[in-house]
Amino acid sequence: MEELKVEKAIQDIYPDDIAWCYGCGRLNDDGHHLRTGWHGDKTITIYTPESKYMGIPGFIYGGLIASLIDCHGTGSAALALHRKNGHEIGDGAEPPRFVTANLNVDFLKPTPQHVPLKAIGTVEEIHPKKWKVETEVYAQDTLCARGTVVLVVMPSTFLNKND
Ligand SMILES: CCCCCCCCCC(=O)SCCNC(=O)CCNC(=O)[C@H](O)C(C)(C)COP(=O)(O)OP(=O)(O)OC[C@H]1O[C@@H](n2cnc3c(N)ncnc32)[C@H](O)[C@@H]1OP(=O)(O)O
Repeated sequence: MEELKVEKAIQDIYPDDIAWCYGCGRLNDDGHHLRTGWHGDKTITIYTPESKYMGIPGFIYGGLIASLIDCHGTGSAALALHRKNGHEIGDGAEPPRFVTANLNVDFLKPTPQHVPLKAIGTVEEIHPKKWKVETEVYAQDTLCARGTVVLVVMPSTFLNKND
């Protein structure tokens, strides 16, 4: 499989007030720092989990795979709506914000530890407030999990709740 790198990620430009997500917030020192960018007309997140995220020794804990699919979905929807609004990462515009309404995961094969996981997403707009992202998670060339996330534009009630 070719070596891939996410050069420009939507999480790099989340404003500070929403950059704290345990999965993908760049400001959360304890988090996974998942980063999602365009990969042609698909989206991509690449992540190698640390050894402690094991389920059965040698294999990744399923909850972590769900987290990867969740944050990949949030980032993918933000990328897609940002582009629909006429913007790209780096043009100075603030990206849209999404929260997860629904997350479904099929664990297809055991996911091995110590290899980069590659989440590839296909984004579909259902209506301007609601998007769906289908994600496939590969370990090297093996399709290990497939997930669907429904994302809704974040209601303003989510802000200012961290005090
Ligand atoms: C913030 C961005 C930066 C940080 C990103 C990191 C985030 C990582 C991902 C997360 O962990 S987010 C945290 C986990 N998610 C939540 O806490 C969300 C909690 N749920 C809610 O706040 C509300 O239920 C939600 C905003 C998702 C929907 O509220 P409403 O149902 O009042 O919204 P609305 O009525 O406007 O519905 C919008 C659409 O979503 C649909 N919808 C709502 N819940 C759904 C659901 N569970 N499944 C499928 N569709 C759903 C709803 O039917 C509707 O579609 P239609 O207009 O086509 O009918």
